[in-house]
Amino acid sequence: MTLDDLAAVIATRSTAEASESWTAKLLAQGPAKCAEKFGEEAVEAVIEAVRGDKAALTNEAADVLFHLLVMLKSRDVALDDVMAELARRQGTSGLAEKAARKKG
Ligand SMILES: N=c1c2ncn([C@@H]3O[C@H](COP(=O)(O)OP(=O)(O)OP(=O)(O)O)[C@@H](O)[C@H]3O)c2ncn1[C@@H]1O[C@H](COP(=O)(O)O)[C@@H](O)[C@H]1O
Repeated sequence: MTLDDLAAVIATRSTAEASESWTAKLLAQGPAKCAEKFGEEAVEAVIEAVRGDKAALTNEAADVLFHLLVMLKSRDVALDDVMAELARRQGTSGLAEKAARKKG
């Protein structure tokens, strides 16, 4: 399963009945609800990262990635565009980028 596969599943499920699909139910509640859910899952992942429970963190990280993609879908942001932004950054050290931002 790749993120592209998951984004495709989310796109397909977005038009399902809300009573039959978590994806559709969440999207029907709007971008703010999708963002709230993503935030909750992110916090759960943070907690497991701090605790150091690898299995629990793996589980929560899966929730984070799924809910990130649902949140992007709720605002019609394509995963391809996010990946293109990451590609644009490739080869530039995060530290060098941060230093350049602070100068400007
Ligand atoms: N990957 C996921 C996925 N990850 C998490 N979730 C759901 O996200 C919800 C999280 O909600 P909650 O935080 O309330 O659940 P919870 O964390 O168990 O609850 P608490 O203990 O925190 O209260 C649960 O209902 C999970 O089932 C997901 N729902 C769907 N998918 C994918 O999307 C596909 C389509 O699913 P539907 O849209 O439901 O058909 C599935 O086949 C999967 O591939």
